[in-house]
Amino acid sequence: MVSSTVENLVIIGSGPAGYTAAIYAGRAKLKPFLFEGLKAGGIRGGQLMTTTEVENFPGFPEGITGPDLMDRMRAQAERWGAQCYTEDVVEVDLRQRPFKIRSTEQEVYAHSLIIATGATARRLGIASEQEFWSRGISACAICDGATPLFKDEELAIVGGGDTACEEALYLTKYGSHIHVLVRREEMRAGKIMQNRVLDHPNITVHWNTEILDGIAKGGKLVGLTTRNTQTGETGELAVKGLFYAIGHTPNTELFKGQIELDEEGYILVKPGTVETNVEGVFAAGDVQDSNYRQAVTAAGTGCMAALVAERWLSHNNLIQEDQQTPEKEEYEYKDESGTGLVADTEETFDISKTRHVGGYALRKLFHESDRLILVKYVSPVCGPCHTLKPILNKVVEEYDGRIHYVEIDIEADPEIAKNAMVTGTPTVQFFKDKEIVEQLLGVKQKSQYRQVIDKYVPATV
Ligand SMILES: Cc1cc2nc3c(=O)[nH]c(=O)nc-3n(C[C@H](O)[C@H](O)[C@H](O)COP(=O)(O)OP(=O)(O)OC[C@H]3O[C@@H](n4cnc5c(N)ncnc54)[C@H](O)[C@@H]3O)c2cc1C
Repeated sequence: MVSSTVENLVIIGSGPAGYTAAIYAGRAKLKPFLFEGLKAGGIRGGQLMTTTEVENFPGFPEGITGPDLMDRMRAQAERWGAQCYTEDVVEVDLRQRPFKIRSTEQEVYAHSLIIATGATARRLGIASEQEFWSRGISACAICDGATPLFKDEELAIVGGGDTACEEALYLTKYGSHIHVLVRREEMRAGKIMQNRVLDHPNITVHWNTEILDGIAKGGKLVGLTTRNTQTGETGELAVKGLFYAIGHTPNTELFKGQIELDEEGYILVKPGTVETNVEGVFAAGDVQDSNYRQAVTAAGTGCMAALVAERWLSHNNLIQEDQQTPEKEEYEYKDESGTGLVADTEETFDISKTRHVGGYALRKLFHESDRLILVKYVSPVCGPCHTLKPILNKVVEEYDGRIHYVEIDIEADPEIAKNAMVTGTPTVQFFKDKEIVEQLLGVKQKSQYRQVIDKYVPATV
């Protein structure tokens, strides 16, 4: 789809930087057009979707979960007129004006651009990574740690920074013992975090240790081969899960050759500003900050970017009146944090309804439904589950009355998740006539869910 209008401002990225820029630009009536991202460079909501408690974002004295904070930022941006699209940008052309921005679904033109694409978790690249990705190896302990695969098992996490420490502590809720593998003989993590890890009875830190590969048995990850970086001595560690926490790479691939980057790939901005070397293009958040990398600094630079974008558009007489946001009146925030699931019971279950929750409903539908059944497995603090929610809700709505849809919280129904061999959240399984017919792991585009459904559900006339 190609838009014939020229947007005032396109924002790429939906972490704290992107949403804050959208809030400010929305309030300035620029009607910002926001590409939130789907898979490239993280997920909608950015890095905080993969964490539990955020204790240092101002305004939340008791703390707030990362996904909840990001849902609130999104709601605030939408309230002020931001147009949010959960799509990846795949190409930009900054050599022409207005700028051209192409996503997986559409092409838009814009007078100004804010790049807030953040940073992505690095992978080790070991040989067995491909085989066990999302089935034993994960880059998000917070998303996948609660799955039955890891319950009461010994687990490993690689990395020596704050993320590795935070995730090691989180994993102690699920694994029987956690091994932290650190390449050097010291950690980069802050002292308080380090001490919490070092003092924990269920965590062992292995210094000077690197991973060579995974060990497989019966199609499952059962251990790791390791090497001591000082002595070269090799060894084995029996673990059923491996989690990566080894840092980030700035998401700037799209802009290479068009915008000035530093040697690590971060966008170069003029000191103390968010201005890039291309007029009308601004950069905010972790994509231009290898130093502070915090939600509040990302939000701060997102605010700066929106303010200077507005000034720049105004100075150049580029603000399009018909692209402006109409006045908003009242607003009420609907808290959709956590899974928010209320399970069906014998009293409340009604097979004529499309949507259901919990193990009781799944068992009943499994035996009695003549429709295609979609089962979505989620866990309470999994960020990608938040991302998937509006995507799948929309699809389910389209097939209302023709499918059955069940949401399973794997913490509330661990036995069901175990029997269904769920290895990570979110997972969507499709059942027809008591058989599993397809499975989609992670967050996919609406079209991919539709494609599967259309194979089993006759089209309406
Ligand atoms: C586990 C963890 C815990 C953390 N805890 C804290 C904490 O407690 N407090 C704190 O202040 N900070 C914390 N941080 C750091 C904080 O999350 C980051 O500093 C912050 O999220 C950076 O925000 P950002 O907006 O720059 O980018 P990100 O959050 O990285 O978001 C980038 C966005 O860009 C999108 N994107 C990328 N490429 C494309 C593309 N091609 N098309 C469309 N969209 C794209 C992604 O989908 C994503 O939405 C934590 C980080 C991690 C990983």
